Amino acid sequence: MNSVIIVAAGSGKRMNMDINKQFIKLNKKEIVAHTIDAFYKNDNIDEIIVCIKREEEELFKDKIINKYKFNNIKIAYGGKERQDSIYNGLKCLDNKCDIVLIHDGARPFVDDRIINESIEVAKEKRAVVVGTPVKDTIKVVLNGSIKDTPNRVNLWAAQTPQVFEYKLITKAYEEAYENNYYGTDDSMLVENIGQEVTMIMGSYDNIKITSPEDISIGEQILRLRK
Ligand SMILES: Nc1ccn([C@@H]2O[C@H](COP(=O)(O)OP(=O)(O)OP(=O)(O)O)[C@@H](O)[C@H]2O)c(=O)n1
Ligand SMILES: C[C@](O)(CO)[C@H](O)COP(=O)(O)O
Repeated sequence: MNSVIIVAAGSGKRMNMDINKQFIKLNKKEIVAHTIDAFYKNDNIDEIIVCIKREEEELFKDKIINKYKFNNIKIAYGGKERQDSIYNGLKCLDNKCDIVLIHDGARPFVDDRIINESIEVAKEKRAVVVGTPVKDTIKVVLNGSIKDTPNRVNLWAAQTPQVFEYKLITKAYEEAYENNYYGTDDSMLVENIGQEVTMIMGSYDNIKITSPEDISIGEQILRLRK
């Protein structure tokens, strides 16, 4: 059983708008609806859990689930941090779940190739991150001065979905909370318990809608897909 946890319970501070960025429309459809649709239409996804803000439950049911007829979707409530939202989602998974995909609701351009390949590799390797080789030279900066320039050949930008064997990700989360360990992605928690994680190619289209300039980039991605 392949289950996806879509996290959409953030505050969207960097978007600096008075609505949750998940409900911003790209090409007349809400960002989170684009994201859910990608998994809802994928034949390899058996269970969908969406983590939302408790106070947005009615809005989400009305404007997303009922409007787009996303039947059989489960709802979990978000937490203070992204990791807390995912932990709440993990607790809602069907006990027959084998593979867990964890995906940002703010990444609406995920496609079938990424979903299918990440599931296939996770079944063999137990842990997979989707990403892209960085194009810029990356600098490590402390107090305004450059301390290091890692070799670009080895640098990838992590995206989502991040995909794991169910037992592995639940163990990683349990150990993270036992040690009050917080990561900016799920792979960090799995790396932290010594498990090798495989990186596979995502897409430069698979952007996270984070700040205002990403809206026009997202609309252009949709235009080019038509
Ligand atoms: N407590 C949180 C924080 C984030 N997220 C989700 O995690 C994804 C990636 O997080 P990010 O892009 O940082 O979203 P926000 O946290 O909402 O943005 P910001 O950091 O600008 O407030 C988003 O789909 C967001 O909704 C979540 O479900 N619960
Ligand atoms: C998980 C992630 O999308 C990988 O790049 C990223 O770390 C999320 O960061 P955010 O600050 O919670 O958006």
